[in-house]
Amino acid sequence: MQFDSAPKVSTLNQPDLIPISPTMSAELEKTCAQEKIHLLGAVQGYGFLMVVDPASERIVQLSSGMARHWPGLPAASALIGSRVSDWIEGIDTSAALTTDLLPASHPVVRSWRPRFERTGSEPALSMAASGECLVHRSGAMLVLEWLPHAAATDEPPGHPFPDITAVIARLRETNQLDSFFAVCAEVVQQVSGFDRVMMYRFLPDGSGEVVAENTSGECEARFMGLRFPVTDIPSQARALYLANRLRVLVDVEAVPDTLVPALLPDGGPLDQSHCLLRSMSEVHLTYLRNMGVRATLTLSIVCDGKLWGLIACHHHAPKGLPQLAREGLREVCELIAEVTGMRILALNQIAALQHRLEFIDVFNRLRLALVAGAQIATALDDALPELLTVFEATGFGVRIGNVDYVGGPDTRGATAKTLLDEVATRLGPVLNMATVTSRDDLLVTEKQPFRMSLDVAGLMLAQGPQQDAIFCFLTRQEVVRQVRWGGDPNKLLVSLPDGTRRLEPRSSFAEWLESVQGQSQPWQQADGEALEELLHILGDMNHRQTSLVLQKKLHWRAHHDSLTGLYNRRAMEDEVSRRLELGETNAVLMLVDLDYFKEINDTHGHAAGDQVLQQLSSRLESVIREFDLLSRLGGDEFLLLLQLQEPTPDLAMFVAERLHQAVAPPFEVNSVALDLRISVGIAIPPGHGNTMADLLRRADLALYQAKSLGRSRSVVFDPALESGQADRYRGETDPGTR
Ligand SMILES: Nc1nc2c(ncn2[C@@H]2O[C@H](COP(=O)(O)OP(=O)(O)OP(=O)(O)O)[C@@H](O)[C@H]2O)c(=O)[nH]1
Repeated sequence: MQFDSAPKVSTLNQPDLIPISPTMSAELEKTCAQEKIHLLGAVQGYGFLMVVDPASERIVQLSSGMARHWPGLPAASALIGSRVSDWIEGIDTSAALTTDLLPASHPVVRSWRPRFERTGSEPALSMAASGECLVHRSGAMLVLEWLPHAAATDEPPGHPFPDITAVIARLRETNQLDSFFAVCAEVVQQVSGFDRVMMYRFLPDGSGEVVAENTSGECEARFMGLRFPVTDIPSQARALYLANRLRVLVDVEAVPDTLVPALLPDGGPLDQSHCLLRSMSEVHLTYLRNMGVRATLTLSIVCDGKLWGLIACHHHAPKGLPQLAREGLREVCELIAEVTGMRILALNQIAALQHRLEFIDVFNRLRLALVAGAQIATALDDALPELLTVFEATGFGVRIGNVDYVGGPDTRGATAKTLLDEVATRLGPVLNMATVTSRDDLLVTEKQPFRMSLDVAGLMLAQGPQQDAIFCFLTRQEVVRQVRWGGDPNKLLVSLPDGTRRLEPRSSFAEWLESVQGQSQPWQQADGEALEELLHILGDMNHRQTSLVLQKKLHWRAHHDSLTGLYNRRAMEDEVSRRLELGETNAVLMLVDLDYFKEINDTHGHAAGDQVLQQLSSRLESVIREFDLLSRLGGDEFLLLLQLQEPTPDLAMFVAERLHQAVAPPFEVNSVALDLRISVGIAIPPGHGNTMADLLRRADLALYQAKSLGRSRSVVFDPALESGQADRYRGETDPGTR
């Protein structure tokens, strides 16, 4: 196939190449990224374009090569300002130029064609006679582009239209990302007929990696697995690729046409983001030339609204979209890119889900252990191997409440406190939400980042929200990697004839090995989310465990006497009442009181008195059995509930005697031997009462009787005691007379 009129071929000066320093490079690359590639005003000459102001219906701009396609056309100045319908057929209906009907995102096909009769030219000889007119909106303007059906291509006409169902079926047939990429490249190569088709994925740092390559004929695959630096596709190009998902460069060597006049009536340049005829920047053309490429077709792969990568098709000879346009293949290519994007998203989600399930599994086991009451440090020790595996980490640590825990090979050689104090210096400001930060280049940026292992190159840190001083971290060791670049990515500076300098794309794309040191495997977003979740689990469990301990403490305090650790009055009353209500009356209640205890206090001091009470409680405890109850009601008064099969007074007295015997040996307090005795009042249910209150009152009367009879004895309640003597007892003011 030939152009209607042969385009000019550019000649490249042999510039002086000067190696540049990294700082210079960064500066120039920034400049490069600022080049407004959608405003260059350059149009690929295999077609032509016309810009129309829909308000006035007048032509405001043309591509300079229009006359090549439309013989006999007067000078551009003759057309500028004239009505578009005077020159273009099919556009004379009033609705034709309504911009609202056009999508802003891509061009649509119209059947508009030049009025050849106006110039007397021969339509049959012109590509425009049978070309396709594509229309889109650019700001307030309409852009009309005419693309030839067959141009600048070495392929025979009638490229077979692919069976789209079969194409989609092939894309569906694999569930592994790598093999899916291979199928994509193969399918697009067959559909497009380009020599070489590459799937190119953007990495987080903006560089790209060829993840699949498919070639035809003698063309040899040579880019698979190679990396391309971020500057090969600068940020503004990536933004454009996201907006316009299909680009075609028919011939790298064709000198582009310009726009006439250069600017629109409002003084601004034409935004060519969606122009199919948009030509590329000179730097990009040189890049392609250096790669040995003559024509390109590039499709954007968008996942989740973000530019994931590209399908880049290269051809050794001029090759264009027009053929594709006529056959509907343009839509097919776009559809493939769309399906590819969705499939990658789905496969990524499946992979992420599988990884997530691994995290959930490990976390659940940890949570179960903690819920079952394991200490945080113990549970973490058990879970550590699994945690390190699932996070692909070599060190882990957490500070939570008063727990400091570290584990894993990286943390050997320093105490948990030292390491956590060190990590804590890297905590960020306290926010309302948990935050996660990560680094994978510590050995590049810091000489010796940690006192832990010297190989630690990666750190991920999750810290709790608000004032909770809790955080946890993961570490990864350095992994020295070989990166295979497609050519030396260090750019060269070119001195231009006008004295300015610019970055010159590299001339060789042969594999160039770089050894990357001082870095760990990069952290993924999923790692951060999981670490945050782990911190939350540990924080939550720690909170629960501490409040459980506190609760238990409070409960114990409410039911026990703090001096002796025995049940207190309230707990004893509740328990005795409960047992009586259950009908458990095979028991006796004994009220025990030390004789002349006041003297001990007075003579030896209150602290000594306390020790006596503690020793007494132990001695009483030694007599009772496990199902009996012992409590301290207060002062030197103890209450016992003893379970007896047949609670007769004799049996009760027999048991009480054992209490006396237990108290008989001297008490030793501060190396002083003290002889002490007790008095015991006994009440036996149900005869002496069915309630705690009745029984206690009657045991109290019996105790009073024991005291009255000279102390150091036991008395079982007798109804005769209940006749005003109780009142006398209550009225006593001198305890010594009890
Ligand atoms: N060390 C100590 N003394 C206490 C405590 N609670 C009460 N007391 C004292 O225990 C003594 C109890 O005395 P009483 O039982 O009334 O009289 P007593 O001297 O034992 O005389 P009798 O019981 O009639 O033999 C009082 O002096 C109280 O101040 C305590 O927790 N520790």
